[in-house]
Amino acid sequence: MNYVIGLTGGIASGKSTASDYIRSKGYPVLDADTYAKKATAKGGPAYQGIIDHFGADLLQDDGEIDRRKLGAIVFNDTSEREVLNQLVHPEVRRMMDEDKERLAESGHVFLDIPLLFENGLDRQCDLTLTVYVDQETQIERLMERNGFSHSEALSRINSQMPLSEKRDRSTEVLDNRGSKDALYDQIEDFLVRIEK
Ligand SMILES: CC(C)(COP(=O)(O)OP(=O)(O)OC[C@H]1O[C@@H](n2cnc3c(N)ncnc32)[C@H](O)[C@@H]1O)[C@@H](O)C(=O)NCCC(=O)NCCS
Ligand SMILES: Nc1ncnc2c1ncn2[C@@H]1O[C@H](COP(=O)(O)OP(=O)(O)OP(=O)(O)O)[C@@H](O)[C@H]1O
Repeated sequence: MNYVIGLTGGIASGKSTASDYIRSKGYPVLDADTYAKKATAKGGPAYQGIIDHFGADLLQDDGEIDRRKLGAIVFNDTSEREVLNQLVHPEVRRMMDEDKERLAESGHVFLDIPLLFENGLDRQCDLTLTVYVDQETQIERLMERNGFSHSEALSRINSQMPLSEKRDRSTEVLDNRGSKDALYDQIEDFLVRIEK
């Protein structure tokens, strides 16, 4: 059987680290963040709607949306985040579904979707895989990777379903509190199991 596997986690919990490893083993991984970047890029299907709502102040000199500015708005205001979600998510879903249908014909497909449970997309997956870390580690890694202050990191974390809830709802859990190698070992075990 070919599985559609939803890979999720919290911000900076290690989804991309897991995805990169899974890709290196030859499996296709579709990344919702990449589709969202396409949808919001200049000329993308959500671009004009974002400018109409949030204003042209958001634009950089090259006409692209300043993601840090938009992030500062939406990660501190639930209703503004909801507006952005409604502009971007249908486009992401449409593009991703097309690619998923095509790839699922020839083997397992992984969908890396940060908001998998928030948006009920777990229902379209045969298995769900959550990359879990404790909140202290998550904040540390997020601050380090993005150069965020503690409060910037926390506002992003608080924009998502608690990671412990995702872990509990998931059919499989990858514990990423240890080293990257420890994460890769767990992925290896999982890949062996789905090939059986
Ligand atoms: C607000 C934006 C411009 C900030 O861009 P930035 O480059 O700083 O972050 P990036 O896109 O790399 O996202 C990083 C992480 O933030 C989290 N995140 C992003 N958007 C959201 C959201 N709407 N709600 C909760 N968490 C989110 C995810 O864990 C994601 O992996 C951007 O995240 C965006 O356009 N978000 C709306 C689209 C979306 O929901 N994307 C997430 C998956 S579809
Ligand atoms: N086990 C680990 N040990 C140390 N650092 C790690 C580990 N796993 C991931 N990291 C680092 O933590 C940061 C976040 O990881 P990653 O980018 O994979 O998370 P993500 O869940 O994809 O984030 P986002 O939600 O923002 O897309 C990166 O800088 C990554 O190199």
